[in-house]
Amino acid sequence: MKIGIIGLGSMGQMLVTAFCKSKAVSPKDLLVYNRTREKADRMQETYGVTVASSAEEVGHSADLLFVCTKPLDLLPLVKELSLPSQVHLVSVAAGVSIEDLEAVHTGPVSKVIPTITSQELRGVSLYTCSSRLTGEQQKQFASLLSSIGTAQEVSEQEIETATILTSSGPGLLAGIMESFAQAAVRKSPGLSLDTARKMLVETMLGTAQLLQSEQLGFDQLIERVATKGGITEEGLRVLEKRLPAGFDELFDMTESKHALLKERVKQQAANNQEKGD
Ligand SMILES: NC(=O)c1ccc[n+]([C@@H]2O[C@H](COP(=O)([O-])OP(=O)(O)OC[C@H]3O[C@@H](n4cnc5c(N)ncnc54)[C@H](OP(=O)(O)O)[C@@H]3O)[C@@H](O)[C@H]2O)c1
Ligand code: PRO
Repeated sequence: MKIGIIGLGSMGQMLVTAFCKSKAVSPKDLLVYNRTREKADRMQETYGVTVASSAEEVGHSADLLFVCTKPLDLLPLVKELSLPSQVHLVSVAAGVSIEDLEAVHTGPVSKVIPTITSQELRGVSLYTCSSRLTGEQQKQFASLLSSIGTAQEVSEQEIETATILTSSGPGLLAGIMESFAQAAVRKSPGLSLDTARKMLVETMLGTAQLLQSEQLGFDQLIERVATKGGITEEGLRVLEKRLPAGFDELFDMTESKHALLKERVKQQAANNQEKGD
């Protein structure tokens, strides 16, 4: 099966890396294209994938086509490609729905929200497929996504909230860790920021491994760490007081941004229809 990837920014490059690293896809079956040629050339040098000379070439040669542009660049590009109806089109764009995709392509379409951590073959790829996919296509697609981490099918109603956990998650966790490290340095200026960051990275890795290998729940891990009447309990009390409101606000704000993006995507599609495209 030929896999095409258009757009080699953060997500396109992650997919090339993850497919090659996992050996789920042979580089000779990967055809890529990016608006700025250098990024595609780098992928060719590193992994031996084929660089196409246009997006059309990718769209018309691939069986499975990942379009990894920003949300507002996606629908006009796909429309322009006039894809053959047998191509399985996959969008990774937040805010672009299955309905939007079905309006610009007559064949099977899916939506995936990948995660940067798939570069390490870990993390969760969220996906939802249109009813135009056969059962076999769905199975093959889920299996491909499973090769670069955990593939989790979700409804479009749930995908936005889940996106914040799995896809924004690595960035949000990095933001939390940076704030944690900076607070440590404010408290103990003798500790360098670099040392504090390294301590936290190692602590995150160990925590994740422990949760997974011991099959501990978060609450069980807390119990193991927070000695009764000890120090951690005090820290947890602060978190319990401050974090729920912060996370509620985070979900409210990201929900609003998703809504704005979806509205812009719909508006763009409506404008194109008016122009008779
Ligand atoms: N970043 C994440 O963690 C993440 C996670 C889940 C979903 N997503 C979704 O993934 C999509 C891409 O995000 P990103 O972070 O990878 O963005 P990005 O780094 O800005 O990458 C977008 C890429 O698309 C290329 N591009 C734009 N128009 C093109 C065209 N007509 N033909 C070929 N290539 C074109 C750009 O080329 P240039 O080099 O010329 O700019 C750029 O390399 C977004 O829709 C986003 O919602 C991102
Ligand atoms: N990165 C994309 C964004 O921030 C989608 C989720 C993760 O818009």
